[in-house]
Amino acid sequence: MTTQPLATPASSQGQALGKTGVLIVNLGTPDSPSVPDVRKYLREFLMDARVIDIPPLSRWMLVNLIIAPFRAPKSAKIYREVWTEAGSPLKVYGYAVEELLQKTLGDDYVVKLAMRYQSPSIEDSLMAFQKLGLSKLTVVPFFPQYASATTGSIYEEVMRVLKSWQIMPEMRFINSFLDHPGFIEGFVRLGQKYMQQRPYDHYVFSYHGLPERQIRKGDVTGQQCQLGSCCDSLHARNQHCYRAQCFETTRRLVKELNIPEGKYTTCFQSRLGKEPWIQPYTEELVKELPKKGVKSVLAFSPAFVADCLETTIEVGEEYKELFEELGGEHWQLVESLNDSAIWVDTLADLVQKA
Ligand SMILES: C=CC1=C(C)c2cc3[nH]c(cc4nc(cc5[nH]c(cc1n2)c(C)c5CCC(=O)O)C(CCC(=O)O)=C4C)c(C)c3C=C
Ligand SMILES: [Fe+2]
Ligand SMILES: [Fe+2]
Repeated sequence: MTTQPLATPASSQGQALGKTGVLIVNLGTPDSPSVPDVRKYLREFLMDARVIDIPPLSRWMLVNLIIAPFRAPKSAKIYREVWTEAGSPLKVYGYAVEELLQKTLGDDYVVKLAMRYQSPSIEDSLMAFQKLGLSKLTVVPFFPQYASATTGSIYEEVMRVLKSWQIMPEMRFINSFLDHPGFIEGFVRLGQKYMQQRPYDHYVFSYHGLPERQIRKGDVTGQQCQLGSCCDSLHARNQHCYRAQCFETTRRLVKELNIPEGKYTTCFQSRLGKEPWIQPYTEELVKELPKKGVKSVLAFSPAFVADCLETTIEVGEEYKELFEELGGEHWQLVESLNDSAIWVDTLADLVQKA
């Protein structure tokens, strides 16, 4: 009997036989800025047990009897302010990035946008992938810092859909990318554009907030997180702490932007309800700055990669109004990465190295 030399399969040489699916996922947005559509969106979003992490009956009552009915008309009004002819900015930028990333990655990849809530759903986008017989699937949540309420929730939904598949492709999840040089450089370039135009007294780095409870639940050691100086460095024990990752993002940005100590603050916006969220709160900082003689502020929102309600309206308009009412003179929001070439190249790099 003659033995044939064993051929190494193409897949183990790094050459996949089929394509790699790339699922880019952002939070979600209502289908239209009408009150019923905003209410539908808020219900789906806030009924997620990773977003409002309280017992199911209490969550149902809070969302359906209090938050959705009262917040929907107010939110719908704000959504109407940011809505464009092509739709919600979060979705418009999402589709633009989908197209540009597809061009950058080429024919070995298929890129699809999904939203964690509302449309296009993760389930529909994955079902479209299933028919293609992918070799590999890479999921890229559009959140630079890990949080159970965002990245964690996206993983859970992807795994829920995939669990019934007969064939599971090779899988990759991008957990966070605050340390990617392209992500940092993207915000640095945007910031420098404003810093070259005029000097600023203070620089604000405002991130989306989270209930403190959610940070504590993520402290698997039970000893790491006191929600204070424990977030001053990022290391093995707190590597998934959202608050620590936000402080690390600021450190990387201020280093590249040459902003001196004492001239910047990391803070957290969008608190909902009465329980404590991670601090310092952006609103409190905005009230304090004019008292300290700060007249001009450049504000970054590096928890978001696309402009949305949280950036354009909350940081760009509401905090600006508050600052100016209290004696501040100039408040400038740095826009997000949106569909910039550096952001698309960063995504391509994350996917190719995954
Ligand atoms: C308990 C509530 C919320 C948690 C926890 C939360 C975490 C969280 N969210 C984002 C990113 C975004 N949130 C956006 C909007 C938004 N977030 C909440 C509540 C929680 N978020 C609400 C009620 C809303 C709706 C806004 C409103 O009604 O005023 C958005 C913007 C969506 C858009 O513009 O279309 C983003 C993006 C992160 C990163 C995060 C945890 C780290
Ligand atoms: Fe949010
Ligand atoms: Fe911490």
